[in-house]
Amino acid sequence: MPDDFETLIELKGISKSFGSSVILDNVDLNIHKGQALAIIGPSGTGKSTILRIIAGLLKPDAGQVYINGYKRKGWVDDIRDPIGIGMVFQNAALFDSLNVRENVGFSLYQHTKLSRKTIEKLVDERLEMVGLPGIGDRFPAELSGGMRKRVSFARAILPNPENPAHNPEVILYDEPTAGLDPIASTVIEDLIRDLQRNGGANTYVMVTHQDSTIRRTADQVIFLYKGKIQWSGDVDEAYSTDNPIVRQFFSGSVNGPIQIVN
Ligand SMILES: Nc1ncnc2c1ncn2[C@@H]1O[C@H](COP(=O)(O)OP(=O)(O)OP(=O)(O)O)[C@@H](O)[C@H]1O
Repeated sequence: MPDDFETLIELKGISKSFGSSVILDNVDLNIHKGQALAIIGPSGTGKSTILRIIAGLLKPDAGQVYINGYKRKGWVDDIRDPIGIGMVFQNAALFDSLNVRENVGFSLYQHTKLSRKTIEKLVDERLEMVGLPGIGDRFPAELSGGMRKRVSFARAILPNPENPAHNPEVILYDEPTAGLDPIASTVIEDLIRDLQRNGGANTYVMVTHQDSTIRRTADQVIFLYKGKIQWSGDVDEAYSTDNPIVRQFFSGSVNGPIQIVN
């Protein structure tokens, strides 16, 4: 990664424990503008925990988070980040009682004085960007799993004209293809790259276990295990490295340095 890349998010010395389990142990991580980064590693190693810390949903026990060079002070309900960070959750997390348009526009309806018409226009533009034009009046129960995922993408990339500093600049994807069949996964993977190209979600961090999603949506990879970043590099190198932890992970072997948790 060249030195002159613009850093949007910097984690410095981040540690997090739950009870007596140390999940993240003094982790440093930089996310650069335009970067497509995948965080991989065995189940339960803290990948989602890192995403939640970046999103400001979880406070680390130690360390600092810098967003566009500013040290984050408030947490959860009191975040004043200088750029927006959108999150796509593992399950689409849509409200069943709201239609698609109301789901996607939820934060603007709740937190801005924008007119209904303005919000509907913004929402419809985003629905178009995720390949779902004209479905704003439908309800989540009427959609396939892949469509619900795409609706949640539209929600994550929704801009806020009342406060452009909150326009999503970095998107955090938590296992966006989990539970989808291979073809539906391809649709989502293509969409992630399309959104990167057309400016919907130019910079992103992806947590995934799925091989096709790693290969098709990541440029760089970090491998997390035992609270530490054990390996990082370009996606092609991830599949050719001699690192025994990474090798074992991709081979699926039960023999190797990764301890098996039953
Ligand atoms: N709020 C919480 N309270 C207690 N333990 C938690 C909490 N959140 C996460 N954990 C634990 O921390 C560990 C890391 O969880 P996390 O979800 O970050 O892992 P992960 O690498 O994303 O796993 P997976 O690949 O299975 O999704 C797990 O053992 C989990 O049970």
